[in-house]
Amino acid sequence: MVMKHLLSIAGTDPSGGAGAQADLKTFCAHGCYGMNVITAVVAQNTQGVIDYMDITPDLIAEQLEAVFEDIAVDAVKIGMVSVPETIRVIGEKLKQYKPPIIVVDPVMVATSGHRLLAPESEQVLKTVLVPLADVLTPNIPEAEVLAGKKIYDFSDMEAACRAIAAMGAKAVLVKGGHRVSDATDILFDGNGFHYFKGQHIESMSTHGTGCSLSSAIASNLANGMELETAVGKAKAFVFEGIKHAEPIGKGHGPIHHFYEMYKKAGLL
Ligand SMILES: Nc1ncnc2c1ncn2[C@@H]1O[C@H](COP(=O)(O)OP(=O)(O)O)[C@@H](O)[C@H]1O
Ligand SMILES: Cc1ncc(COP(=O)(O)OP(=O)(O)O)c(N)n1
Repeated sequence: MVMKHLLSIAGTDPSGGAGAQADLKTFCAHGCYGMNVITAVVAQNTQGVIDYMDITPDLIAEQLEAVFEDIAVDAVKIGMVSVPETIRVIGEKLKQYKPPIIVVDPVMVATSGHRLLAPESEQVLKTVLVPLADVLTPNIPEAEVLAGKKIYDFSDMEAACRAIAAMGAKAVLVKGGHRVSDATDILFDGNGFHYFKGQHIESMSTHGTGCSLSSAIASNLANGMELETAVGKAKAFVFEGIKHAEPIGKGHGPIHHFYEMYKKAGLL
């Protein structure tokens, strides 16, 4: 099988659990060739975000050109985009190069509470990136911001899916990782809803779950899966990754991105 070429456009995590590092690990775990365009260099670890510096729009454009002019990109995953200029340059370049699959994780605030998206970027994200998304994967607080409405139950999650799809996203997955009762995610594919029933795991190994889920969806779609299967398998990948993670760091550690792969190889 020919390896699919996956590009992550995201910020960094030097502790390896979230952002560009989680994306690359996830692509590799799905048998894909992974690439990174960096939007921001973030000083963070399992305990939180300390600081970050945005990469200039010109350098982001040059990174994108370097990849797209050289390598056929089968799917793009977008994560932390930080400031309006970053969003605009990504939007321009994606319209120019037209990758066949775009998954957008509208990262706003890290679990530790640090903002990774400037407040003035919310509107730009809605108008520039949401319409380019084949799949948009907000968590509940992000879906509340995008849809402009509080979410308390499944019917609110469905309403948020519809409201965000009306902004131009082809499919919307509202993630329920913040629901301690069940961690159920809801997908709207433009026609109907699919429920991905979950089971909440009481665990400290949940850093980068959203990054890993969206990268797994992008990988599965690039590998030829239908949307519903791609999401279901991505959710199972994250679930197993949380369940089998080794404690790393003093705070919320990463999931085990290579559990299935190591198991198959007899390394566990
Ligand atoms: N403690 C958990 N137990 C089981 N599944 C979880 C847990 N935390 C997150 N998930 C799953 O991980 C994925 C990412 O969700 P979420 O944590 O809501 O996103 P984010 O990291 O963007 O906040 C979803 O499929 C969600 O259901
Ligand atoms: C660089 C960078 N991008 C995104 C995140 C947020 O990761 P996410 O998977 O949404 O969840 P938490 O790690 O916040 O639990 C990040 N921390 N850094």
